[in-house]
Amino acid sequence: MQSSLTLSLSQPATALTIPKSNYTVNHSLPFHPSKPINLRFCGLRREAFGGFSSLSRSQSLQSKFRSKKISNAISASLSDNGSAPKSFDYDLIIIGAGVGGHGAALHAVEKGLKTAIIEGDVVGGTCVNRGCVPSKALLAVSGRMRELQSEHHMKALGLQVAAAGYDRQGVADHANNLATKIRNNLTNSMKALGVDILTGFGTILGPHKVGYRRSRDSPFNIVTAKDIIIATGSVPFVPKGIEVDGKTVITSDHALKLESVPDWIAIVGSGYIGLEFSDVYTALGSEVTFIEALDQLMPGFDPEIGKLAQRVLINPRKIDYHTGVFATKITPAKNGKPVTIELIDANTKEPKETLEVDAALIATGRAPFTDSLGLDIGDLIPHLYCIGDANGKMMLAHAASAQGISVVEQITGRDHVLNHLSIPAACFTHPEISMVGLTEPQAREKAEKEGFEVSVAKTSFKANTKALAENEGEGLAKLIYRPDNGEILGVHILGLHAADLIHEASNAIALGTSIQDIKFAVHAHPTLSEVLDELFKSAKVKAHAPGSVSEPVAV
Ligand SMILES: Cc1cc2nc3c(=O)[nH]c(=O)nc-3n(C[C@H](O)[C@H](O)[C@H](O)COP(=O)(O)OP(=O)(O)OC[C@H]3O[C@@H](n4cnc5c(N)ncnc54)[C@H](O)[C@@H]3O)c2cc1C
Ligand SMILES: NC(=O)c1ccc[n+]([C@@H]2O[C@H](COP(=O)([O-])OP(=O)(O)OC[C@H]3O[C@@H](n4cnc5c(N)ncnc54)[C@H](O)[C@@H]3O)[C@@H](O)[C@H]2O)c1
Repeated sequence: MQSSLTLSLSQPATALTIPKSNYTVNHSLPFHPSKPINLRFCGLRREAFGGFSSLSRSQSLQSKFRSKKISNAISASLSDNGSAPKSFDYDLIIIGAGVGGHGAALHAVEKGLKTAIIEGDVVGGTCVNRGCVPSKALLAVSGRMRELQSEHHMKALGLQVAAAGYDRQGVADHANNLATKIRNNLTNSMKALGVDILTGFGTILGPHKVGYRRSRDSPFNIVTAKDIIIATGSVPFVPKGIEVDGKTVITSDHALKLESVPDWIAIVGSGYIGLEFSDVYTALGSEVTFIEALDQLMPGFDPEIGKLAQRVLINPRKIDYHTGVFATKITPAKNGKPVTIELIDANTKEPKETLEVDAALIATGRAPFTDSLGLDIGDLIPHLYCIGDANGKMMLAHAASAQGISVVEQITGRDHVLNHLSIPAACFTHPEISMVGLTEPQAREKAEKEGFEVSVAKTSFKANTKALAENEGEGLAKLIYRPDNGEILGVHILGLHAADLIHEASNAIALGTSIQDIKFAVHAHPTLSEVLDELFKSAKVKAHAPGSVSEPVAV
């Protein structure tokens, strides 16, 4: 009977080594909802999960027991009549009410689908409660602190400001209040549109069948739907040997509560979370030590942007770093002793040194949270889709939502393909970094394989009137493109409001707009968007390219 289940697992489970940035390895394939999606079962247990599913390591045996019970439940539910139900309670059931599930639910209602969403913890998931939203509240504070503390910047604007200070609890409250507000907005938007919000932990019981229950001991409520979306998100990935106590050795789940501002904090991992928190902590007075396994900081970024980020965001701040090292053992502070961090060389695996710090933030990636769904690798379930962080393809809030919308398009009859190369990403440091598409090395690799040329154009914020008026001239925009046909391959920006500026480029990629078309679009003056206007205008597309009216250039 179980062999009739059809959720295909097309890609191999990723080994738990260094999770490489999503932007360097994972996003090159378009997302096609009808194609089987990788559902990675990484064997991790989610310690920080707020709901009843919170599993400590010692409970993992119980979870095996639970999986067996769930398998029995699947068998039982199928043996009711041995086939899928003939009519359904819903057109669509979504498991997980994070931003991915929310985006899918809203679009499903718009498409006229009777929709339910099952949530085991709080609506909003990681982004709203433990991710984008509270972190951006902290970053809003760090941006202002940074500005107010910069005597040089203030003087240049002719301003005089007394010494800036902050109230830690007030800052923490700002982050928490914002999360509550956005969570309520999300909940209300679904209720208003008639999405049924079912509270409990969801499990796939078979084709078209989902069980959910409030606690492990309560019986399953069973609901059926024509289609099911798994949108169960992700949890912090903590490498083996690192003991998280939630006080002195923390993940982003803890750090966002801002229960303390340590004098000296080590940040393990210099990806998105590491970099954003280094911005927050240094603005609030901490000294930061980065520990990065790869040979350079911010290894996921375009290398040129990474170098500039190091010059602007790392070197002038109270930040030092160790690259090419693994933190193999981290022990929380205890009995007056500091946090200890044992480092080994990432290549030779030889011990290097032991650091003693006040606190450590573990920012070494995230792992899909897909255990407890009652699925095993090899289970095949028809009409089952997996979106967002749970499929590990591109762990961003808007990617989760876009994938959800794409699935809904698919199940309502439109063969929709989401191009992940058009999905922008941003790191909300001061100044911000943003990107879309390929990095220069990725573009050159692709060009070599496929046999085309790559060109690069750059513009600086230093010549932009608006940036200079704000006294924020530090910044660069970089365009990677094909000179033969004007295709935009990637755009990377470091500078004031880079996160907002990237959308002109991401929309152009999504809509297939070439440089020879976009260079004639008109931008208001004086705005930061002129940085991109100038960027597109400076590209040298061959005269014979379709739609090109540019002068012939030697390439
Ligand atoms: C510190 C931090 C900052 C971030 N900042 C940004 C940012 O600025 N921009 C950005 O784009 N991304 C950011 N991200 C990433 C972003 O948060 C995620 O990509 C996004 O939340 C993924 O959405 P999702 O819906 O796939 O999963 P989630 O938001 O994790 O939601 C999954 C939901 O499913 C529920 N759930 C899990 N299992 C079950 C089950 N069996 N039954 C019922 N419910 C279940 C969970 O409780 C949760 O509510 C950040 C992440 C972190 C950690
Ligand atoms: N602004 C945003 O959009 C935003 C902000 C925060 C988080 N996020 C998302 O959350 C996810 C997780 O973020 P993240 O920063 O934890 O992951 P990441 O993948 O961006 O960076 C992890 C870093 O840790 C390093 N690393 C891994 N294991 C290590 C070890 N044992 N010792 C030393 N270094 C190690 C990696 O080389 C990498 O540089 C990302 O996928 C990101 O998309 C997005």
